[in-house]
Amino acid sequence: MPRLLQPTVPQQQPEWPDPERLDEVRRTLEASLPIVVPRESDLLKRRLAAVAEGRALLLQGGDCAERLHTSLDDVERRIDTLSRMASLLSESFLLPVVVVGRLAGQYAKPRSSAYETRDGVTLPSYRGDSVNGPEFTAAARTADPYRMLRAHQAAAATMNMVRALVGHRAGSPDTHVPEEMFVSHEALLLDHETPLTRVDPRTGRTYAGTGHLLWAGERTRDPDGAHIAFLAGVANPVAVKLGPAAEPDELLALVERLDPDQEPGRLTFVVRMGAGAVRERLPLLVEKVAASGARVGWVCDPMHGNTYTAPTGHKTRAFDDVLDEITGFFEVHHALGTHPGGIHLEMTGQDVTECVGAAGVGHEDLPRRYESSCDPRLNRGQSVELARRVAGLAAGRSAGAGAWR
Ligand SMILES: O=C[C@H](O)[C@H](O)COP(=O)(O)O
Ligand SMILES: C=C(OP(=O)(O)O)C(=O)O
Ligand SMILES: [Mn+2]
Repeated sequence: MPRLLQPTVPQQQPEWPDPERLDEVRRTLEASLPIVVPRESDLLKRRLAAVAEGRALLLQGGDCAERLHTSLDDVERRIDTLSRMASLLSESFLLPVVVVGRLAGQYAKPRSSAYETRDGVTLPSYRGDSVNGPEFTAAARTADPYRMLRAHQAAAATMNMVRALVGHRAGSPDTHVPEEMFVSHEALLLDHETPLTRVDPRTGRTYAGTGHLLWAGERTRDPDGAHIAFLAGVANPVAVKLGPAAEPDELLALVERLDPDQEPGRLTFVVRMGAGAVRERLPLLVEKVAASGARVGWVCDPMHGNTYTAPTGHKTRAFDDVLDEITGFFEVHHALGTHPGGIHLEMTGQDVTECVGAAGVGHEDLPRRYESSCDPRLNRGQSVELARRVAGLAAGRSAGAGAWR
């Protein structure tokens, strides 16, 4: 018997309690200005084409979950930190570095579990500030569609600061600012993303208006799912996260859906397999995609495959695991003669204590300044140290197979 086609139920969406409020919010978003315009997304696509073709590196980074309330200091420090890292990478690899923030839109989170239980009380999980609040109360954890309006305002205000700071020597004289910077986030919350798509009157093509680069996460990358259908319908550059279970056929299906014209810069694969799996799992994926003729970018997210719970109960990641996954990623590409296109990090410019193993942070320090509402970020010192260590990998570039260590 033929399988009946079912309408696709999108993964990882909140349960909005009030459909009328949701409709009102969607209409308000439809009538709002977008955060970015198509011309900028097209420019980023050209920059990412250089990444896919081995002529540039991508440095993508920022919070796991941005908060609705943020300070100018926070935005400045994160731009400054990304900029310092970009300089280190650019100087050592002798390649331009494309800087993309997880910024001005990273307000929605996929979760492993829809519910969280503490001391016998069960509540919906925190799904990012555009859905609910992280406080463990029934009121905070109830999804509220009005939060999407607040997230849109916060994104607009953050983007305004990015535009004010980047490319101008604003702020203190020794502040590092990149010449150009783009913004990105996971296109998770379809009730937010869909009303903010816009048709470019120049070309008639539809663009996401919430960010330059949007990605589908490891939990929402089903080639037949609603998130991939959404990304297939927009002309922005797009990315897909790939965990250790990703199979070559799934990647080929993603290429078919998202990049049927095999346009360099359109599709980036963000590999997040964990330090223990990347050397074994990545080669076949890269080989099969290359053999298909697709010209995608390959980027390493060394954070999401290396998360563990510390004795203090905090989610954390060890600097050495992060560096080891990046090293493995470079080794694989070096052995295959393909381009390790860059890194995707959860990081901040603040001196938080969320990841361990560099900048003097150990497990015992985690309670001191753990501020992330979701996953642990590299702090400023750890981020710059990581860039320095990755820059060191450039020295092995032409020295033969295995020389990335
Ligand atoms: O940032 C990504 C996800 O939201 C996060 O890794 C999932 O974490 P969880 O396993 O705590 O839900
Ligand atoms: C949810 C995330 O990643 P992944 O989909 O790779 O788990 C993330 O980048 O915060
Ligand atoms: Mn995360």
